[in-house]
Amino acid sequence: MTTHVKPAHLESSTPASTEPTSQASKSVTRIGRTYRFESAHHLPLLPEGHKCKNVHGHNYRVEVIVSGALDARGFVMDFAEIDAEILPLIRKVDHRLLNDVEGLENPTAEIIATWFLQRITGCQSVRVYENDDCWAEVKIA
Ligand SMILES: Nc1nc2c(c(=O)[nH]1)N=C([C@H](O)[C@H](O)COP(=O)(O)OP(=O)(O)OP(=O)(O)O)CN2
Repeated sequence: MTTHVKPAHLESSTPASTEPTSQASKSVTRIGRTYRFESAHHLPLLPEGHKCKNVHGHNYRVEVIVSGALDARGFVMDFAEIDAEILPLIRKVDHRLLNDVEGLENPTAEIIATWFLQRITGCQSVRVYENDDCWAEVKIA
């Protein structure tokens, strides 16, 4: 006669719990929103002959992430509140020569991401896409 012995890791005296785990209480909630703008720029610190030293344009995409505890509404932040902070910034850069905007005299994707991060309350990270393939991200350490 064959005796089947359950492997120790499958032995359990209590049924699987459907209660939240303690890991859930340690979790962080992040929300994000994406914005777009179109601008021209040139990168003055690049050497002569580099194509990006010349004025050219990009259809930029900005992804903003905010994190925090949930409030009484179950929100980290209302998406409309994020809009209220970011849309004025988007208006400052949309259809502009970015080099003319204060703080963006050398408007690399990295510096544009930092420019947004420094101006948004509670913002954890910003990712700026120059196109579908190239992006820079800056995060609060
Ligand atoms: N680390 C970074 N590298 C580069 C940046 C930057 O911001 N951070 N920026 C540029 C230029 O803006 C350049 O225009 C980007 O060039 P490219 O990636 O080639 O994008 P294009 O839109 O010009 O794409 P094409 O396929 O060449 O038309 C360079 N490097």
